Amino acid sequence: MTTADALPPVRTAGRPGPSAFRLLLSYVRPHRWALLTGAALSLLTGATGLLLPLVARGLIEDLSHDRSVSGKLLAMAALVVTNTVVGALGSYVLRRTAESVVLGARRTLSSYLLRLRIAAVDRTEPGDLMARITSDTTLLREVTTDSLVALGTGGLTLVATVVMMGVVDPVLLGVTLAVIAGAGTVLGTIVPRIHRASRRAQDAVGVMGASLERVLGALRTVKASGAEPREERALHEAAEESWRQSVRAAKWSAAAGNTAGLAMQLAFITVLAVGGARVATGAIGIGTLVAFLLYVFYLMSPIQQVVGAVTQYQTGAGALARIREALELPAEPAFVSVELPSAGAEPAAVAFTDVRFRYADDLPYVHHGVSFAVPARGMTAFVGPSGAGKTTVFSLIERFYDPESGTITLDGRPLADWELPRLRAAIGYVEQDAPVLSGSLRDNLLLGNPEADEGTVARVLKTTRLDGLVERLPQGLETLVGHRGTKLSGGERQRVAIARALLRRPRLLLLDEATSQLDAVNEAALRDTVADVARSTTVLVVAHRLSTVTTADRIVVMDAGRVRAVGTHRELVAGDPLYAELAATQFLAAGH
Ligand SMILES: Nc1ncnc2c1ncn2[C@@H]1O[C@H](COP(=O)(O)OP(=O)(O)OP(=O)(O)O)[C@@H](O)[C@H]1O
Repeated sequence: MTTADALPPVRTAGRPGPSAFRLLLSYVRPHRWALLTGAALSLLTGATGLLLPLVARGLIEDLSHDRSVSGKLLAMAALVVTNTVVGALGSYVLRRTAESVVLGARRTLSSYLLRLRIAAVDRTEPGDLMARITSDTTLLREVTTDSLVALGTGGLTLVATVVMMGVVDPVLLGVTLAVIAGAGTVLGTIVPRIHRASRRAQDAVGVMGASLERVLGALRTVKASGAEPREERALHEAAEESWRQSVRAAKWSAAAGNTAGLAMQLAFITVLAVGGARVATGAIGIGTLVAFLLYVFYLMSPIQQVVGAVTQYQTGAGALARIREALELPAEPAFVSVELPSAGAEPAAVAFTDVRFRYADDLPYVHHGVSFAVPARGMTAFVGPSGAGKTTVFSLIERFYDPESGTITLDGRPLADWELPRLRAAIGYVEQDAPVLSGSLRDNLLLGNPEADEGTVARVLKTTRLDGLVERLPQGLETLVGHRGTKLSGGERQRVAIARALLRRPRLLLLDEATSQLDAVNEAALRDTVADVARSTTVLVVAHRLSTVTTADRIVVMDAGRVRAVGTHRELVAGDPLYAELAATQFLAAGH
């Protein structure tokens, strides 16, 4: 565990770093030809539009000289049609490219977020991460088309016009550029403000996503606690903050646009004054001045375009920075699919040697040198007071986290030497709160082994006593279980989670027992199931029930991040005072 696992600080100030732009380019690069085609079509549309007045002038001249105009009429019709078709095609190509850029960003981000290390997820708000995939990526659409294309086409026209102005009169060009440079300085102070405001607006959208996820994830508790008004306030505040910051960004964008407009008018007047003086002294002719003024006039549109592109980019840059932050979170290596263990695979042995671990550098140690060895096959129960570090043992075996020191081995090989997917393929893991995902019962069962055949599924359903439930449900395995399985009872959820883990044919089964989720009949059934599984697999159970503990082959007693004792129920009742006390209060008081 290092500080690298922590979320990078949220940057809300300053200009976007160059890497935000590089990130944008990496999304745009695969579509560069489509983007160039779109830009070329846009330029062509502009050019056909510019040609039309010329042909119209010719047509009028022909008419006044009584010449045939059919050729010109045809040319005009062709230009109008070309203009429309090319225009439509150009905007379609650009829009499609922009959507493809968004798609690319969403694909990269969603794949990355699935690979995030659990330690990184612990420090983030899932709702905020969700907003980064859904809302922030949407902003890339405008950046790609409006901003990049306008920067390209506007920039090109701008350079061409400036070159022409230099040819006509370098002195007047100098005057024009001086005025534009002045405006550029003003814009230099405005542009970062747009970036800051849009960044804050997007952060507020993230906060909203996090609040929504928090509320919807526990809506029953929120309602039961009468907390709706307070949660509503938090949601509204985030929405209003986003509004405030977006309005601020709009204000600065408007200021930037008008600064550019003002600069052009100033340039026009200055050129008129300086040019007029030059005409008076005879340095240039009146024709040159008129031509130059026309160019100043032509300069207006590309300058507005470029300024618009830059301000537009700032909005997207806020989103890009948020996307980049998500992509900087520590992640696991890219997925590779591996085969699950075959039906008769050997069970796995597990050993911890002097493992020290804490969840973060600023948190106390949870494991202070944990050591134990579990042979292949059989059932090992972990018991101990709440917070002793039992669940953490499982998290370390799954490599959700890595220990600070000490070694953990599976089959005698350190976990670090295992390819992560292979390690996890060997393990079946049932979390304490037995999460069930929304979707059908079948989706949930097959989550860890989509290839399991009907016969195996039926067998596992029987062992976990889910067969009765499936028969009762009108849609059987296709029944939708609701968000987090809310349509199932707590005990059913737990059995679904166990069935799911068993379908993976694990060589090591980690079962984090939830307390009091099962009734007596199902508890006895589960005990038989686990005992049965333990004959062919290594089973580790965080135990809260006497039934689990008494039938275990060995019990590891943990206390305050250390292993106190290892033995059978009988040995420990006699030899370990803490265990004897736990057994007396926790287990026996529970009515066993
Ligand atoms: N993701 C986490 N981040 C920070 N601290 C954590 C995290 N998970 C657990 N802890 C802390 O680690 C300690 C040990 O937790 P653990 O879940 O391993 O205990 P346990 O023995 O399984 O307890 P219980 O019997 O109540 O489930 C606790 O003090 C807990 O607050």
